[in-house]
Amino acid sequence: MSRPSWTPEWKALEDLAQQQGALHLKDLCLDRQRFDLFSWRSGALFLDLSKQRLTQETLPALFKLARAQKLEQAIQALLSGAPINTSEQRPALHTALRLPADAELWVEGENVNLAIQASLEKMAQLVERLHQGQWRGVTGHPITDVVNLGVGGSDLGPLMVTHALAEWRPEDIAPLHLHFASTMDGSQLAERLQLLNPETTLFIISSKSFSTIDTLTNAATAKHWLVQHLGQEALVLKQHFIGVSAKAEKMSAWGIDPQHQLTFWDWVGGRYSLWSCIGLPIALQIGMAGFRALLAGAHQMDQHLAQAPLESNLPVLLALAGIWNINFLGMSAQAILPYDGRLKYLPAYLSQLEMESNGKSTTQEGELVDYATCPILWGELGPNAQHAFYQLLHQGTEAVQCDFIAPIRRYEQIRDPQARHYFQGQHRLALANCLAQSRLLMLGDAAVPDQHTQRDAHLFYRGNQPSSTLLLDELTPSSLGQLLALYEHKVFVQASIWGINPFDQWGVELGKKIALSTEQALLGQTQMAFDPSTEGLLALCLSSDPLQGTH
Ligand SMILES: O=P(O)(O)OC[C@H]1O[C@H](O)[C@H](O)[C@@H](O)[C@@H]1O
Repeated sequence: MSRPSWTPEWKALEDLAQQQGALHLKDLCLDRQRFDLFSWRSGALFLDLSKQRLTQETLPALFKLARAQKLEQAIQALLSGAPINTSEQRPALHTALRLPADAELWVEGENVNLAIQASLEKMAQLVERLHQGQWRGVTGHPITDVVNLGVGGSDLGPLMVTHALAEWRPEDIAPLHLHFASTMDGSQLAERLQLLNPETTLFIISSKSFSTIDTLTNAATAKHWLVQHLGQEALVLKQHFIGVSAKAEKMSAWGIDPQHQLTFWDWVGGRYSLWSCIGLPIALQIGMAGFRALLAGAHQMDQHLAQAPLESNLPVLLALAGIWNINFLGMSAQAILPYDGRLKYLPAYLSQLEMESNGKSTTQEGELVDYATCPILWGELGPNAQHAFYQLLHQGTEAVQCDFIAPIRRYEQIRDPQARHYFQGQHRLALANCLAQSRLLMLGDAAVPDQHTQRDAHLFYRGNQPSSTLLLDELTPSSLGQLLALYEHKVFVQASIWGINPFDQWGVELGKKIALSTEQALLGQTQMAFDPSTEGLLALCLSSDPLQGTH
């Protein structure tokens, strides 16, 4: 495939950007048709791109680029299980994880859905035992607390969804509290262990590779804590650990009972794995029925991706708006701004999904790109960010594209009418702020005509910051599944247009290797020469290391 930047379609978009670059959003939105022209619905999601700097010429030109880059064929290859992760010679089959139970997907002579459904079944059995209070620790007490030890994709997805859907916890299950510890320095684990009772605590060691040092170090500390309090190492291993990984032999070598191992496959990328048994904490939080509803929501979006024409295909539209901003309007930053506290961890999750997938600078053919790829993506709950970094969005020097995300309806399940009244009032306030902020970013101080009487420069809001608004009818397992699959596919569409592989992450590997030799130096076990900066810092750490000499 030719580089996108060498195609006539790219050149046409550059010309368009030259002609339209000076257009301000406040002028574009004089067109009363704009909202109808630039908004679409799929299932429970409503996407509004009318605050993007798009015109009726821009979108068709972007669709031409997408077709020139063979986007429709790429989507087909993704969904059919073709080996599109070329640097690791395998498919990226996260979409298979959410197929209906009776669907078939044949990859290399095997219906992969059989193994997927069997894995879900084993997961359901473990969930059932814990929900019924039948899983007991070595002293015979039922498990009440489950700690997920994992990092990256083995932490961020389950953490985010578990938090987002906490209200969907079934009422008729034994009390079960979920906790997450990821950081290698042990700070989260240390804080948790102080509050937990070893007799009633179970750990999930969640690691696709089962070789990630962060997770294995936390697991070793957790095992030591349990054995110190409970003795009986063999029983502790059996009764207090579940392993979730693509490497069964490594789980067995660590000591996890095969009955308590959940396995998945190399063709599930870490950051795409919450749909697999890596999602065990989610199923523990919302039950298997809730977990299956999440999968079904994602599948609905997969079908939309496969079937909707590019012109009304939500992931494609979201991706193309981003391509326009990044490659033709020169924006290199993107903010994720949910207006719902339940989506607190969504920005961190999307940071991994987008930046680890598309933070690449070589094409699938091994050539250096001569165009920008993934922007720097960060975010925070919108209402809190208004009191923190929105100043830069409004009056800083950076052009930033923003995604505003909110449910339309909330708190309907609160039975007490007075409490419902207060909470729904709070949600209304959040929605009002969401709509007001995107409007102000679009229009600048033209949003408030009186402001024009103020001529002081420091009061000037330039506006023209583009944003997408994503409204969910309400936040449910199904709508969250749709939202997350939307972003997964947006990332895939952008990667397809840029000609890069979104499913590997070689840039992370060297950092892991180099950390090992640095740790050897901190242990005083290497004569290896470092650069002067690192040597200076190592010497400082070594001179005050309380563990020195005890290793
Ligand atoms: O699940 P694991 O094998 O432990 O991997 C955990 C994480 O670490 C790696 O370094 C990758 O960058 C992530 O994509 C991955 O999700």
